[in-house]
Amino acid sequence: MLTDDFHVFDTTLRDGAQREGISYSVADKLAVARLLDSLGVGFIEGGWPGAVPKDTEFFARAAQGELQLKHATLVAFGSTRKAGVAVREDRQVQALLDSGAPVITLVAKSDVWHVKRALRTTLDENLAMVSDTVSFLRAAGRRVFVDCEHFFDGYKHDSDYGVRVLDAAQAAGADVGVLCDTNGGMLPMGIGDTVRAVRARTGIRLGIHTQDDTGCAVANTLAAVDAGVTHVQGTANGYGERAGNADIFAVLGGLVFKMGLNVLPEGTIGESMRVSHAIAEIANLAPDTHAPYVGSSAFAHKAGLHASAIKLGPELYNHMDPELTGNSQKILITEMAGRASVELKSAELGMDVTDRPDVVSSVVDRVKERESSGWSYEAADASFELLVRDELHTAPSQFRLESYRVIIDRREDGALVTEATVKVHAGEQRIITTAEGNGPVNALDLALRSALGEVFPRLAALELSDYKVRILPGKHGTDAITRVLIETSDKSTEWTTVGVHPNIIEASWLALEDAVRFGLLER
Ligand SMILES: CC(=O)SCCNC(=O)CCNC(=O)[C@H](O)C(C)(C)COP(=O)(O)OP(=O)(O)OC[C@H]1O[C@@H](n2cnc3c(N)ncnc32)[C@H](O)[C@@H]1OP(=O)(O)O
Ligand SMILES: CC(=O)C(=O)O
Repeated sequence: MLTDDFHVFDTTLRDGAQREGISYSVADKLAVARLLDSLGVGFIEGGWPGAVPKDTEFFARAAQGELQLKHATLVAFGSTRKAGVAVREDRQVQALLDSGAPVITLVAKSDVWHVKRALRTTLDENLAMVSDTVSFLRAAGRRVFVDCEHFFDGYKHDSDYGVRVLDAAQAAGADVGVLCDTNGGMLPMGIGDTVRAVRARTGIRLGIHTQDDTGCAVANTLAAVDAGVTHVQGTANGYGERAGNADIFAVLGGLVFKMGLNVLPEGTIGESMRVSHAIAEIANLAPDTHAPYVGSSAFAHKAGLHASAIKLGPELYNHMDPELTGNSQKILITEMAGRASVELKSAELGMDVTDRPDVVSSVVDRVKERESSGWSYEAADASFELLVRDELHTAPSQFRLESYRVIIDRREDGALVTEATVKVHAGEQRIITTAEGNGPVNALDLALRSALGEVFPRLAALELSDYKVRILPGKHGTDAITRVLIETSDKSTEWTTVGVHPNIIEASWLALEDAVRFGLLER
């Protein structure tokens, strides 16, 4: 059941778009709004119509039916009327009405410094700007929320003035007075104290809007809820001006799982990870793999000691069930792995090694020994699976390399011709093939597939989809070594393999050989 009338207010499309590097098209904004709606937030602030042309178009297209929201109400953002201008004459306020949005958020100055130095007007005129604009919009049938800019700094400069702004907003018909930590300089203790003090002095519903300049935006938001606010603002993945805003996924995780507040419709919080990653894609930013609740590493365990406890109960090292936000637990196999890590990872990959302590021990030893010379299984599950299967003797012998040769012919006219020859044994056959490619790895890949294609027809479906090289510094007195990661897909699944060697061609071959071996496994 929903916690009565708690507001989850998302401003990804307004304050989130103020992040350096983000520039949404109108189609992007519509797509982000649909994603946020599927998360079940109550309000989506779509932008500032009349100030930003794309935002004006966004609201127009939403009003024409391009945005059918199931859960959320659309909100337009703008400022109070200008000082010395009648509200009816203020084109920016008119644009808010023209947007058709049923809810308007007005940004208002609530810090005497800002009124005097930024607006360059009187304290009374600023109060009139708030009440005139709220009354005007209310008379036109809109709900109004008032974002009190710099509220917390303002409270230090003059603890009465911000409360007068809130009272003016309420008297004119605003529903919510949002206390904004606009400069993001607050810490949770100060937020809690101020919210409690202000609650005792005003009757309007209070909200919170925090920026992350001290790295405390989420904590500040939760502290404000603890102190009594019932309206929280945040943005997807914490996008926003400067260091960003409160990350809505972390705020929701805190409210729902830690504070027991059912602020979303039944089941929608399980969409968190999907929505977070999809919005990152649209913003053209890589998802933060370490983001709380929704990062792909948020429940990844590397340390052997952690894995040994997780084997007995996942709750011993997970603060919650990862699946509740659509995430999953991962066990990482590295030099820090122990026996439990190998058992859990093998189980994750569908191999039961619990009654094979000998295999577990030798896998642990091989992983540690290989990792010390540059191998890394952390991102190469397929190579790890082959290693375990080799120890279990459950990997079929599909083919055996006799030799390969790669020739790169750089001609006088600049043309480069790369040719690879492989000699392999498959069953009773010895097969020799040569292929040209656009580089040595491509030529080797083509030659190997052409050699094995007739024996293993399913090879035709395999595609080498990514190839990453990392040069690792050598140990004292030795050359650098190369680590190659190859990602392969067969249209239904993808897998990653690793190869390590001082010679880049051999490192590539080792990763390629594992990629093909894994692709030919019966799974
Ligand atoms: C804390 C926040 O994040 S609030 C959101 C801020 N977002 C944005 O600014 C993005 C969109 N902004 C814009 O497109 C432009 O800045 C506009 C269209 C709003 C205004 O542009 P311009 O008219 O060229 O003015 P400019 O940005 O230089 O200055 C803002 C004006 O609004 C006034 N103003 C600032 N805050 C307020 C307010 N809360 N209420 C009324 N007027 C305000 C300023 O005093 C200044 O007035 P002036 O023109 O008389 O000096
Ligand atoms: C309104 C807003 O974005 C702020 O005060 O930070």
